[in-house]
Amino acid sequence: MARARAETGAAGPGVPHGLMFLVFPLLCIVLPYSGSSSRSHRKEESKSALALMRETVKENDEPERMPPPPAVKGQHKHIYGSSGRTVGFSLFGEASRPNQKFYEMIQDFRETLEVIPLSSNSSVEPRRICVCVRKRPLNKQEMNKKEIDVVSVPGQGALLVHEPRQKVDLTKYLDNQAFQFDYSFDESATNDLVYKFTAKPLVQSMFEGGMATCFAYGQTGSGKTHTMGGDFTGKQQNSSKGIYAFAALEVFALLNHRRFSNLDLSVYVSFFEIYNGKVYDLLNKKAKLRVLEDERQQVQVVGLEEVCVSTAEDVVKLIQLGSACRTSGQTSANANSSRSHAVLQVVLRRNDRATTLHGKFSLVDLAGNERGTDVSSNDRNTLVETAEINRSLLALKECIRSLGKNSDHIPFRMSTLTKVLRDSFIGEKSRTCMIAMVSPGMASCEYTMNTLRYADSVFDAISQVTELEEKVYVELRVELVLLYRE
Ligand SMILES: Nc1ncnc2c1ncn2[C@@H]1O[C@H](COP(=O)(O)OP(=O)(O)OP(=O)(O)O)[C@@H](O)[C@H]1O
Repeated sequence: MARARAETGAAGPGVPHGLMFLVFPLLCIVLPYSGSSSRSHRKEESKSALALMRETVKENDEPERMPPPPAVKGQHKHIYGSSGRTVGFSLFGEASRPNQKFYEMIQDFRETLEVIPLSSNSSVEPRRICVCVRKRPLNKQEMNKKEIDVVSVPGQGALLVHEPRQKVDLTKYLDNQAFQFDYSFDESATNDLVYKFTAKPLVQSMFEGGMATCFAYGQTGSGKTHTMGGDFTGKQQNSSKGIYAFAALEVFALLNHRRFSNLDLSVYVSFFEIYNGKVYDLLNKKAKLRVLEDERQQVQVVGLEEVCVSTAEDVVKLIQLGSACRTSGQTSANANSSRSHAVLQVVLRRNDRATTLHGKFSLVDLAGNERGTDVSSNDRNTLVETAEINRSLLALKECIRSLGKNSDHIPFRMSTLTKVLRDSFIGEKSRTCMIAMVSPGMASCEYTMNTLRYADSVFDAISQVTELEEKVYVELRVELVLLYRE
């Protein structure tokens, strides 16, 4: 429901700009009256993406304009199209990129976007379930291939994918799809900034006796490990600059805070991975562990090493130790691809109560979600891995959706991942944040859309869409289909 789409084309005739004029005002007229008082704040926000889209479509109906030079230092020269008009710029001596026309269309589109980026001064709203999206910059390899960036982040939780398309008559057009989440981070966002809006609010909740989880979800190479484990310089990872380490710093800051110092808490860390449905201890030479459930449905990872830590530096050392152990393989997308889910758990225990559990924060770097469609391998092992990854990601989505709906039934038994995270999906004090990572390149467009659809379905379930709103949206969709047919 948090999605809208519009097409913008290279040429006026045959491109349904006019139709979008009819549909988007319709959306904007009807939406304010649907669900009125019960409409959630999140749905109000989603209108901003629709409004943005409407404005953009209007702008794109204007005659083609000459794009401004890109903000690149150095000498530029104009590239002339067959009509003789200036159609683009490139660095001096550089040939035009393979998808020049789409590149120009996207640049034109972006010129019309009003961008309101998140800053460290923006306020953070505490949420029980938060769904965000982060776009990474084009990497060196993609730049060398002159890949075009098909993702725009106008801010305020909105993100647009400009899907390049071609009609049967070879007319090129963009299928622009808008998504709305709680927060959207563009390629300039630092791990620090992402942390502030995602995991940071969850750290406090574990001191208040809650179970918190933060997931990094996305295609291989989209930036999950970069975000959770820390920046890479070449192959070297700086473990003190990721969400794991920032969360650890916060834990020790709060431990000494007067509000919580009387709780007499100790901090423990465990780090394990789930590969092919089996749990391996990353802090104990990858010992294979059993997951058992007792008669009270309490799930235990038997023999999991839990290290008592007294500083954030201790945690960083454990992260380095565990990260070096992770199961890595080779996919077509990322040489250091991780095929396992890595789970770092920071646990608070009461010293005065026989080390009973007080709060827990699970930070999860999920395996690449593209595995279900990675057809570059015929290997049996890879196919088994793929099936297991798909199963656990589906289970995860269902568990978060159940949590969002306050459902009595949480389908945690569907996978090992959700089994070991069971206590994160139950109880009033559970908090969850999902960060969907996307790669910006045109070649990743299909995977990017898959990631966004997954995140969107989680976001949808927690946005409390009323039945009336649902009905209005369905009617609008029918209207849209009819308009396109005319
Ligand atoms: N926001 C970012 N800014 C700069 N570089 C980034 C960013 N996100 C990712 N990268 C770079 O992209 C590459 C791939 O990132 P990373 O290993 O984190 O991907 P991943 O999603 O964890 O992939 P996999 O599932 O295969 O482990 C790394 O070299 C990383 O430094």
